[in-house]
Amino acid sequence: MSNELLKIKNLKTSFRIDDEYYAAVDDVTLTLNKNEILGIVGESGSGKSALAFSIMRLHTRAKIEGEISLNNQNIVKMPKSKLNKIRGDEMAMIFQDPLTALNPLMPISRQIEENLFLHNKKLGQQGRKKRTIELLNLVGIPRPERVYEQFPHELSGGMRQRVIIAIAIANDPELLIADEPTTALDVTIQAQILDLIQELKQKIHAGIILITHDLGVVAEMADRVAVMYAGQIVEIAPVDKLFANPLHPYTRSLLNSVPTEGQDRLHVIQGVVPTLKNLPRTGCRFAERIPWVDASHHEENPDLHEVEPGHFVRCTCYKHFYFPDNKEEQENGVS
Ligand SMILES: Nc1ncnc2c1ncn2[C@@H]1O[C@H](COP(=O)(O)OP(=O)(O)OP(=O)(O)O)[C@@H](O)[C@H]1O
Repeated sequence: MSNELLKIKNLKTSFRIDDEYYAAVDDVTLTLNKNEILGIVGESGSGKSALAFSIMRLHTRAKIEGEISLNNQNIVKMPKSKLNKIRGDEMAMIFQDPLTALNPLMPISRQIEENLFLHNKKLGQQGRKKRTIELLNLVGIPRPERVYEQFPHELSGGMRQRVIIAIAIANDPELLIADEPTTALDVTIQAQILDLIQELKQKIHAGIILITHDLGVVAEMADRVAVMYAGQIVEIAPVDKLFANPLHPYTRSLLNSVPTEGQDRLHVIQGVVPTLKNLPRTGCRFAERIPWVDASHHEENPDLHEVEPGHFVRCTCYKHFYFPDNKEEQENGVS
């Protein structure tokens, strides 16, 4: 039996700006297995959230092309009524900011029970209460009976994020998308929430997409990592391979911007992801940030190449890339 949960093929998500469509996600192809955490990393504006929102079909005005299938059901073509059935049930999302994701006027109990009610009409009032307390326990909330009665403002940021997670997992989703789930939290709480997500993978066996700009988080949590730049996946690999042998110039730049022990200097590539309207649409999208790499080394239509099993990198420029301030690499040449 296949272990594949989610399959995305040639996904293109475009937003309309001044009467024209611009793709924020372009030619994304990936799969996610059951019981797997796929980390998605990239700078702000690289298209991570646009990808997550496309999978959940939460964009109201975007044009979505290509294929997204969850358990062999095509999400791109799915009618609203069916989508409403599977969102919050088969697939769920944990959002960045626990304060805006909760309704300040509703007690915690109702916010969780509403999700149970929507997807499991057979569960009576007592059943819903029992399950809600069970969920609060599962996400590590002490004294769940008390929190059950409380309102969001009565809880700390970390507790609110646990409630968000309880809502997301209420109906045992098979796919869980966590979009920067710890950005709004302080460091110690961040670690607890990440531990919780890791634990949940074991308990509910969900496939998890973890979006973050924090490479330390993916190193710790993910089984595989996809690196996004300017709407495209530029490298995807099992986590140990990506960290041991990063290939794409952008991946290397991201990794080099994180200080590590014994490294005397950081080789950093200047610049930022261009805005959506100004994204390069042809050739290697990263070329303009590495002008010292000869144009002939970039592919005209850069594709993902499998360099070792499960390790894919886009464009052949990685073979000729070096950091200009890294004399050693420059002198020895890169193969
Ligand atoms: N609704 C929208 N309308 C127009 N442009 C949008 C919309 N949503 C996102 N974009 C643009 O699409 C690009 C990708 O944005 P996205 O939010 O997916 O990036 P991200 O990698 O998730 O960034 P961050 O880490 O800051 O959340 C950006 O240029 C952004 O401005």
